[in-house]
Amino acid sequence: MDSGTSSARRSRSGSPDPIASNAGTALPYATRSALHLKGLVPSGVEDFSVQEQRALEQLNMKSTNLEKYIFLSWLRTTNINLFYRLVLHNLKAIAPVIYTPTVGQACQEYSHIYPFLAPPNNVDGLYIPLPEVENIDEIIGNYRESIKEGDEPEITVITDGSRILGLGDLGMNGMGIPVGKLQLYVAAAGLNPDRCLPIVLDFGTDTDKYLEDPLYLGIRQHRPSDEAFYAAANSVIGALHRAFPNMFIQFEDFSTEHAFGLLEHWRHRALCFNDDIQGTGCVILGGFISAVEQAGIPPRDQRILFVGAGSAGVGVAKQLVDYFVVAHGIPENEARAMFWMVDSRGMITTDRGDRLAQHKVYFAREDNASTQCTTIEEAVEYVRPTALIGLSTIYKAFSEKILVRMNEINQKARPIVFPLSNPETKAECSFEEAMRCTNNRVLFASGTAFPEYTAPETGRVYVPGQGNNMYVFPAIGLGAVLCKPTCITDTMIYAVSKALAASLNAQERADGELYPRIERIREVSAELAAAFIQQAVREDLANDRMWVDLVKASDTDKLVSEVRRFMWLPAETFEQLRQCCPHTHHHPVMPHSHAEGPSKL
Ligand SMILES: O=C([O-])CC(=O)C(=O)O
Ligand SMILES: [Mg+2]
Repeated sequence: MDSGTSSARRSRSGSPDPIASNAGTALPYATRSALHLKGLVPSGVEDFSVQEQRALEQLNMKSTNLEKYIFLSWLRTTNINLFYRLVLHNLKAIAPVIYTPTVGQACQEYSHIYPFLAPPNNVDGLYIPLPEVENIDEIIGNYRESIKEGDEPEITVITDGSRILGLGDLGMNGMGIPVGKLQLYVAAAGLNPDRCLPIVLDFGTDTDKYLEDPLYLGIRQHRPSDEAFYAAANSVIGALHRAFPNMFIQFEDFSTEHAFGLLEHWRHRALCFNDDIQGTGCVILGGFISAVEQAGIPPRDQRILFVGAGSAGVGVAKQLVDYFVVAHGIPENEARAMFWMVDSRGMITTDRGDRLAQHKVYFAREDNASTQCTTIEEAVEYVRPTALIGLSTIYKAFSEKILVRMNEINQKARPIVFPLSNPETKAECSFEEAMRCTNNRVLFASGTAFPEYTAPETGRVYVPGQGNNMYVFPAIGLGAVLCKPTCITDTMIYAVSKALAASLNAQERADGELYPRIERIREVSAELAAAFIQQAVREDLANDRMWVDLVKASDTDKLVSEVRRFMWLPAETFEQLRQCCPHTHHHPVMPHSHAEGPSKL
């Protein structure tokens, strides 16, 4: 390490020395001298674990989740190594703060809690205003200048903020979502934080509250026409793809029609994936496979009622149809007939009198012309569902009355209830309600995190399944970054769902859980990423020789352990931090195509 001059404290482009800024009070005296930091740090020299204890204390002093979120954002932009140590060691407690549900509130307040980042040293992603799209190459060039050499982004999460969770159009404030999702990529699957790029397309908002908010940080105009939207979005994505051809692109929280439109346009042109359509579908299918296995009736006797027919609802339902076709050999038309959908106008039928949006046509029913159901209650009586799935963003849409009926209708089988809307203020019902109304018989998964439920009769504690895409998008991204497939196919996503259902351990199965415990997420992500890579190789679409050879060797355990070796981990000790740049080191350190080997400082 060249430490003879004070400029050693600064790296290229004037950014602070990553060792000094990530070590802080852990810097030994000799290094303080060498870096000209003597007297600039308190005299105590401590381990990272002690720093972590202090950070946790400060986190716990915050009385609201939003304050915790603000504290954690500050920590992340100040000392990324400590931030990820804290996150990884307390994932169960921290995931709901950096991600759903708190991230929803953080987005609503984004312009009010923006952390005063100082570019170019401190850049948290790209903000691309509509009038600047014509200068996209300059913007990408500026980004390149702000990052360290070799830190080309390998993954981006991109939104236009038009449909943030179930909260609607938040405009530029939606940036909190790409930022939050990418933190999960790092925590859950070991993507390298310096190679993650959050992007917001700041194309205006149709929410007057933000246009009128004096602190709003986005452009103050209404959203463009569809035509102008696609022209601008495609021009940005095209430029990104030209600049970073191997970068995995995750589309996130676009309004329904645009989500489908962008995916359709790009899925065979670039390495991309829509988290709300494909990711949500994948994770729900994983939990649903487990639920169908535990329900106690033959799979083909399932009758599935969906409430909500947006991009996520239809995406999920299609994946469930494929599952019945592929895994249970049910012909597609019969599998499709196991599904009913309700939207804001009632049951979706071919003859209810309105022109159906294109994506709903596939599920339009013809069998109930005489009894057009307009409410969920009526649909429950008509369908007598074994499974009730909500992607409606309607708070408490699954009333106690409906839940009690689900229990009565399903005396032979365990009822499946999945209130998947996000965040909690949009959830169709809570875990506690579902448990109480079904005598604890429900097979449950929700989109948002609910607390555990203690049955008053027995004192037994039940853990709710969180059918949140955080179980799958990090693994899909990791698998894609490693094996570099030409594109992402539905069959690769399906392989991940199957792997998710298979990842439950004996204890989790015995406890009737539908998803693995969040504490095991890295282990599970490695298994899922390996399943993704295997499928990509089977389809002859993987372009990284090393992973192709590994799959062809047919040793799944070896493949999983190789995936684990490529996961980024924060440094545990000062010595580790010194040996490897914190932003590029993997354990054990080895050169590979996914990220360069350790860069010695
Ligand atoms: O972010 C989440 O928790 C799930 C998600 O993608 C959404 O609701 O749009
Ligand atoms: Mg989303």
